[in-house]
Amino acid sequence: MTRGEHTGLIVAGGRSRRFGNCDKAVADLAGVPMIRRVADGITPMIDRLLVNCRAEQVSAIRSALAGYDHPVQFVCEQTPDTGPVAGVKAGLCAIEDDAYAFVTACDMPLIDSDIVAHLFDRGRGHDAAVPRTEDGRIQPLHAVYRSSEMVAACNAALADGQRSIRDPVAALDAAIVPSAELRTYGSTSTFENVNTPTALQAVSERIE
Ligand SMILES: Nc1nc2c(ncn2[C@@H]2O[C@H](COP(=O)(O)OP(=O)(O)OP(=O)(O)O)[C@@H](O)[C@H]2O)c(=O)[nH]1
Repeated sequence: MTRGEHTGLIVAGGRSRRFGNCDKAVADLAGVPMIRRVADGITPMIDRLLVNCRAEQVSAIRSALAGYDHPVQFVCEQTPDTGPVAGVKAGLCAIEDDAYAFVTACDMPLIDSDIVAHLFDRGRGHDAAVPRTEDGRIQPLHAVYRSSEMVAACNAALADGQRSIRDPVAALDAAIVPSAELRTYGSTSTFENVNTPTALQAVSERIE
């Protein structure tokens, strides 16, 4: 596939409560803000980056992403704290209807671009390509979506009062990609997310 023809979307509008209410998106991970590691991890696969967050987060995240290889656009929701479904929807509304985007979270600093590349490949002809990890869970915040279909699914989920990002995925024609398949393309550390200071310290010790 041609590299660098897609959008990346990082949702970062959560409150980081398990992290102690200081924004994990910009937490220092071995000298680099966590969201910068996420962005750098997907650089080869995208040609622009969208960040969905609250307005008051923009300044710190903009600093964390200074000098990034691609244009960065912030998409702030009018009503914060409406959950990741609303965040994903807001971000995907900012891109073209038929475009594919890789959607991820601000707390996945070990993202492997080769796995992202494979998800873009697997999404072709579908509404989405969503990994399923060994614990049997799908990973909707490490997945590729066709924007129009995912926006419609998010709208339907929100109208039904559904808050889990797994809910809109259930309504899509999604290629579910098992981790055994993804492991042949890259490291499944790509799915690790950092929710607590202890997890941050553990990842930091591994990569330093
Ligand atoms: N836009 C938006 N993003 C959210 C919202 N809640 C969570 N997210 C994002 O969704 C991703 C996964 O959420 P969590 O890991 O639970 O993050 P969190 O809500 O900040 O963390 P906790 O408060 O500890 O649960 C993270 O990238 C969050 O920033 C929200 O209300 N709005």
